[in-house]
Amino acid sequence: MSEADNLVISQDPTHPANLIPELCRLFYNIGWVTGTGGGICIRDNDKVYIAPSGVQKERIEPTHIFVLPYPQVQSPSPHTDRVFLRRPALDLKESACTPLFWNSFDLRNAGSCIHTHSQHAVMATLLWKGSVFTISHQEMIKGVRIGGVGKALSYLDTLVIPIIENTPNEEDLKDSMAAAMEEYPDAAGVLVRRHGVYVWGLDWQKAKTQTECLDYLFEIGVKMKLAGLPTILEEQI
Ligand SMILES: CSC[C@@H](O)[C@@H](O)C(=O)COP(=O)(O)O
Ligand SMILES: [Zn+2]
Repeated sequence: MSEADNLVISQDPTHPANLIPELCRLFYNIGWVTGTGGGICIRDNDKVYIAPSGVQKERIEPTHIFVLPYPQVQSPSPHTDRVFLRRPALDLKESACTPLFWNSFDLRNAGSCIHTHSQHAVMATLLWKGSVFTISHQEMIKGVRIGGVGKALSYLDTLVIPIIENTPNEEDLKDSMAAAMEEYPDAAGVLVRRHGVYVWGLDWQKAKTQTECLDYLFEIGVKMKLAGLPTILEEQI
């Protein structure tokens, strides 16, 4: 065992290296991270904890977790080497979502970011053919924060989530995700057409509950649209 392994070995169940495997198992069971897709990262001040790429996300162990310093010496672009504080002993690569997770830290000061391949998110991107998903007058809107990290939205706010187009390689979504975050500073996440969604929060708890609220809103929005119901009500109720 190397000294760096102490960064991921802890008896504390709330240590990020213990939380990521536990949360990935939960997310697997609700269809968010099946088939190796999706994931979650946690930033604890100056350290970022990231899962490996291309593995069954529900079988990750704490010793599989990568630890990176935040900020990086130079901002990690999708195609340059990153600095690591700790790498797993196994021949693993860090998640391809790393540059996307980094957007949430750099642009929103997030403490955690979740990526799901939920079919509710994917269906929302198919039924909302433009550049945004919108829904109003739903109680669960109140569980979403302005920009993902600010005040909670009100029941009377219309939820707007930008949709970007997918790319063959996950890391190539970095710039279009950043552009959507700049264009929609109040959005708590970014949908990726035919792929899934990225949602962030100030900490893992808020990222998780916001992803749950958004997933609920994508699901009910899809069902409403398929039932021919309007998802935006003009009148104040
Ligand atoms: C079914 S493979 C999906 C991946 O290419 C990607 O979309 C993804 O979300 C997970 O990337 P990963 O590098 O395994 O963390
Ligand atoms: Zn993905």
